[in-house]
Formats: sequence, structure tokens, C-alpha cells
Amino acid sequence: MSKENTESQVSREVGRETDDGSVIETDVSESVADAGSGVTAGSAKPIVRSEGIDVFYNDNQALHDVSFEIPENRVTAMIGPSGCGKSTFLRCINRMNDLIDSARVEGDLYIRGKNVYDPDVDPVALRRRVGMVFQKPNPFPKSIYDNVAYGLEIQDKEGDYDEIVEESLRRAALWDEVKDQLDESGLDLSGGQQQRLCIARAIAPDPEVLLMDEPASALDPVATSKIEDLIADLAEEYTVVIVTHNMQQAARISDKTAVFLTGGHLVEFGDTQRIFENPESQEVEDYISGKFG
Ligand SMILES: Nc1ncnc2c1ncn2[C@@H]1O[C@H](COP(=O)(O)OP(=O)(O)OP(=O)(O)O)[C@@H](O)[C@H]1O
Repeated sequence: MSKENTESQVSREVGRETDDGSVIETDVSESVADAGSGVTAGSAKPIVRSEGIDVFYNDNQALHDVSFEIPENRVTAMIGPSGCGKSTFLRCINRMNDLIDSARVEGDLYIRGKNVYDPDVDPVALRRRVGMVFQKPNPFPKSIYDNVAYGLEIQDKEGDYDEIVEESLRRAALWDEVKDQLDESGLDLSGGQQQRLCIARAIAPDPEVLLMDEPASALDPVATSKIEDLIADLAEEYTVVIVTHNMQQAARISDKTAVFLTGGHLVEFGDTQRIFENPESQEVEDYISGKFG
């Protein structure tokens, strides 16, 4: 995406601050449609906007000047060869890189118009708005019920926990399999069930964005297929950003695709179908057709 496009998007934003001052809604659908980046978001508004993000681990630069917009209620996939910075970018969205001593992030990353790197942003509060699911299922050594309720408890969420736990497990397509064993340990479930339990845990507090770092790579094909179906359903309510090594998976489940290539450069971003069928750059075409990576 060119700098001019980015700037014109910014200048056309319609900012609106919410009651708590933390969220500014933007209406940049017009700018997305004509961004010239291949993005044709239709009615989807951007919810996350990265502007000139650089990430360093000590002196090693892992991401270079990454700028793009992630549309709301869509699945955005990040693909690219190993070490190209996909996970590093994902961790910029919820400031998980803050937890890595050697990491330094420069640039701006906005969620609903608020820069999450502003000094007044509490990273812990941010992570409540941006849920995350990791590659390896990591349920707590607690009951299935408590695994899902945990996120609500630490956030002091109000409401009927029984109802929210059931609803979250339903949304994670796990309820029917576990409804009679809610008191049993989450660790006794299969790998695929454990991952769906982690998804239920992540969505219980009702985050605005759900980050998934290769959520199916440790699962067998049947469990993977369930997770893929689930991701498509989740996008009706959440903005999903997923890192995957699997290009077929990205093509199957995502609306938008960001292609990162070696050295930590975002080379192309746009509609998934367009990226896979008609990439703009030769490098992306070579990567997608398996010539490298
Ligand atoms: N905690 C860390 N400390 C130092 N360097 C890191 C750290 N995490 C990542 N890196 C480096 O940053 C670069 C990008 O890594 P990252 O894990 O983001 O890439 P990736 O595209 O997600 O890779 P993969 O597909 O293999 O998971 C790599 O060179 C990696 O070695």
C-alpha cells in the first residue's frame, strides 16, 4: 500500500470517541475501496490499521514498515515463509511483544482509531479486547467450565456465567460434546477439543479481535477441518486474524490475505481470491506456486 493511499485514508477518517474515550470509530470504507492495494472490503470497515510498523529484536529487524488495514468481521490470513515475521506482527496487535525483552516496536497500530502504542493504553486492558489462540492448545489444569469462566473472572465480567460459558462453548462448536462433563478436566479432551476449548475461553469475554497463531497446525485433518469451519462462523461476530503456514487453509478460510516475505516485508495484501488467482508481484506468485518458502 502506498504512503499516499495511507495518508488519504487517514485524512478521510471520521473519528468518534466513545464514552470511555478509548475507542474511536472510523468510516474509511470509501478509502478502502479505492486504496489501490487490491483491497475491496465492500461494506467491511477497517478495525485494525497498521502504519509503518517496524519491529526489532535487539539489532535484528524482523518487520519493515508494515502498513495495512484489517477489516472488521472478516477473516484475515497472514501467510509467508518461516521467519518472515507473521507471528511478530500478530503480537503487535495485542502488544504481546512487550513481554519479550529484546523486542522493540516502532510505528503506529490503531484499533478503531486508537493507537494501541499510545502511553495511556494499558496493555493488559488491550489484551482483554484482543483475544489470542496459540498454536498448541493450552487449556488450564481446571474443569472445562472453569477454563471458559476463567477469562470472565479475571476481568470481573458481570453476567450469568453459566449462560456465557454455554454460549461460548456453543460458538466454539464444543457444547454438544462436553455439556455432560463440564466438571471434568479440560486436559482430558482430545487435541482438537482442547483447541476449541481455548477458542471458547478466548471468546467468552467477547473480544473485538481474535488473533490465532497457527491454531490448527498441531491437529489432525479432521480436527483441523472442524477448526476451519469454526473460524468461518466466528467471523460473523469477531474480526479474526490468523497466521497460517498452510496456503490452502488461507485460501479456504480467509477473506483477506497478507503475504509477508523473507526479511519481514509485507509484499501484498488484498482479497484472498485475487491474491491467489492474480497476485500483483512476481515474488508472491513464486511463493504461492511453491517456487520457494
Ligand atoms: N523472541 C524472539 N527473540 C529474538 N528474535 C525473534 C523472537 N521471535 C522472533 N524472532 C525473530 O524474528 C523473525 C520473525 O520471526 P516470527 O516468529 O515472527 O516469524 P514467522 O513468520 O511467524 O515464522 P514461523 O512461520 O516460523 O512461525 C525471525 O528472524 C525470528 O528469528
